Amino acid sequence: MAGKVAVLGAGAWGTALAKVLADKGDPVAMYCRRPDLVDQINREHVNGRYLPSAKLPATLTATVDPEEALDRASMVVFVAPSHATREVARLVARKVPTDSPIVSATKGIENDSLTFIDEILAAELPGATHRHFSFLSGPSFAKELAAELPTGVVIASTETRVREHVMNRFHTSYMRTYASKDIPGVECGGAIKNVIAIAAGAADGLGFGHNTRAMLITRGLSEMVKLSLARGGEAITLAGLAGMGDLVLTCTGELSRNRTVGLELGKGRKLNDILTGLGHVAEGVKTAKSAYDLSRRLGIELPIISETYRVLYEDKPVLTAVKDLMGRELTAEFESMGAIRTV
Ligand SMILES: NC(=O)C1=CN([C@@H]2O[C@H](COP(=O)(O)OP(=O)(O)OC[C@H]3O[C@@H](n4cnc5c(N)ncnc54)[C@H](O)[C@@H]3O)[C@@H](O)[C@H]2O)C=CC1
Ligand SMILES: O=C(CO)COP(=O)(O)O
Repeated sequence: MAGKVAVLGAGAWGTALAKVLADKGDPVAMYCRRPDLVDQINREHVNGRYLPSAKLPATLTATVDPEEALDRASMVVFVAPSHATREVARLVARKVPTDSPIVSATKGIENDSLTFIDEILAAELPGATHRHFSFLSGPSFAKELAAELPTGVVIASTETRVREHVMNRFHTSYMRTYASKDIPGVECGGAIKNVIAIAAGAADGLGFGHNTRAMLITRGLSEMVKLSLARGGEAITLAGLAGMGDLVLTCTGELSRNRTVGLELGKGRKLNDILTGLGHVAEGVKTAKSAYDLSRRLGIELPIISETYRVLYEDKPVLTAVKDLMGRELTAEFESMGAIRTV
């Protein structure tokens, strides 16, 4: 037993990770905004709104008071949606113990500021530096992890001691943890795969086949690599769990919320109606805008992300986006090959 953990966010993913940590024997206090849900978690040991299938250990408790969750916490896990991360960080800024490891399991890029989670936490938590941070990512549906189906994730941190500590705390008989030093790469993978999953879902909704899905996954990987390299990440990271692994899961798995958004768009439903009925966050919707804005700021071409952005934000018909993607000027598969010559 390594000591109490504070989990800030009580959605599907926060609850699944809190269960992993409690299964390891650590007491876990989860910060949850809704008093009715706090009550249900503490009395019935179930999160009926976000992860009803999981029976939670009695050592996992919930509280509406973030200070209570953080009191004497030996590790802090941020796992609210990306658009709420800054708000949560500001709320707890003075209470987060600066000598405890801080883990983020959120996947996304903030709108407008175009910042990733590491930049938000570094800006909002006084005294905390990248030395304290770890980023947990990889192919991991909350429902499957909560059912204790074998799962692998990556833990990225620049500090060996912090990385190994966090890897050990999350490692259970049903979840393996792998090490990475590449924070930008791991963050890019987790954020961008959600946008590509919307595109892959849309292709399925239009009735396209496996060829289309495989092309989207592979060319999506290429866009992910480009953005990651521009942020100082390493291409090889995206061949791993946080990149290709999560792309495959999210672009093919029926449990994916992002793929579901795309699927319904492909069938012709309106975005607002889809999001209203979803009941959970689909990070790819906001991340499509951030990634599109980033591509323009950095001067890099990200065609699938750009077309997904246009479908989501400019009402572009999905079929027109497909036509435009397929009709683009021919290019080399890898940019290092240089430009294509017309023969
Ligand atoms: N569900 C999954 O299978 C996985 C999710 N993730 C990532 O984890 C993050 C959270 O996702 P989920 O838990 O699945 O979302 P969810 O939609 O199931 O739940 C979101 C939770 O965040 C809370 N929340 C929203 N705004 C808040 C605020 N301002 N302050 C405090 N709490 C707030 C909601 O009340 C809710 O409890 C996302 O970035 C997602 O991409 C990562 C891996 C797997
Ligand atoms: O990040 C996830 C799996 O790794 C969850 O994906 P969705 O948010 O699309 O459900």
